Amino acid sequence: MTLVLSGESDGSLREHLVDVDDLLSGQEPKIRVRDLTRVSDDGSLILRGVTIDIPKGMIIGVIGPSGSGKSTFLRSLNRLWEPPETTVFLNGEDITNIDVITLRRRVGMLFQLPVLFQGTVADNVRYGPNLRGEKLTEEAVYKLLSLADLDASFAKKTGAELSVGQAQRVALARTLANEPEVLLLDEPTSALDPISTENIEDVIVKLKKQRGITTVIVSHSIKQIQRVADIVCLVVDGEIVEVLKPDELSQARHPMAKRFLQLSS
Ligand SMILES: Nc1ncnc2c1ncn2[C@@H]1O[C@H](COP(=O)(O)OP(=O)(O)OP(=O)(O)O)[C@@H](O)[C@H]1O
Repeated sequence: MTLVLSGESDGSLREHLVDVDDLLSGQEPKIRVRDLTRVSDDGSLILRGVTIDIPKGMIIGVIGPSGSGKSTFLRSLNRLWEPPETTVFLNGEDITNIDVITLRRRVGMLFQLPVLFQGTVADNVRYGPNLRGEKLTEEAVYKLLSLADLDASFAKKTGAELSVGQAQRVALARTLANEPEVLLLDEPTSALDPISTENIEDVIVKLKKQRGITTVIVSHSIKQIQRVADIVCLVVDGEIVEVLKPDELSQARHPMAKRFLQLSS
């Protein structure tokens, strides 16, 4: 079994596809996407038959030219964009059958720019559990902040007192308070300086190692993807055209993917 069978692939790229038999080891993928297509209102194809198995506990990097459909793909995994029935599965269950609030708790998402709610950092971290009628203790809040590489002194601060990088880590702690199984990261560091970027990357890798969280990260930085991802999907024109290991990107063969990688590195 291969990680990806891309909808319109003629098979010529198969030898480049990552074989995940060992990684899946007979288990259901955490996320299974089958023939996911999206047509825009004007009739153009945004996603073309995307098909992918994402094993539990892996970090999947998604890169490709602007407008190729990366964000649309990511958003289809937690129904920010509603995928057709029987195209996206979480632990084998069609996500269109999962209550959307429950789904977004299980599949958390971070965006390029963090948006914090009014109140303190602690209020933000408590937000999700509060919705479920659960009050996090101070200690639990500190633990979540620490997971996102923030010390306890941040708990009483408000959003206005934070840098963008710190706010992004608070947004991450808030997401983690929901105990997600999957994290979707849409260019989470593109507004951050190199040090904040490194902090977030460290946390992403730590969450995989310590909590087995499955992560899908869209980034414009190939270096970032090479630093954090286990597997890289190259998206061109709404299609996953190649799936490679991070240290094999130079072996990409799809003409547009090759050109994109050459111009980006
Ligand atoms: N709601 C929408 N309605 C119509 N077209 C859309 C919508 N959302 C996205 N698109 C189009 O779908 C295509 C893919 O957009 P998407 O944002 O997924 O690409 P992307 O690869 O994430 O781009 P970028 O790297 O610039 O963020 C683009 O042509 C975009 O204009």
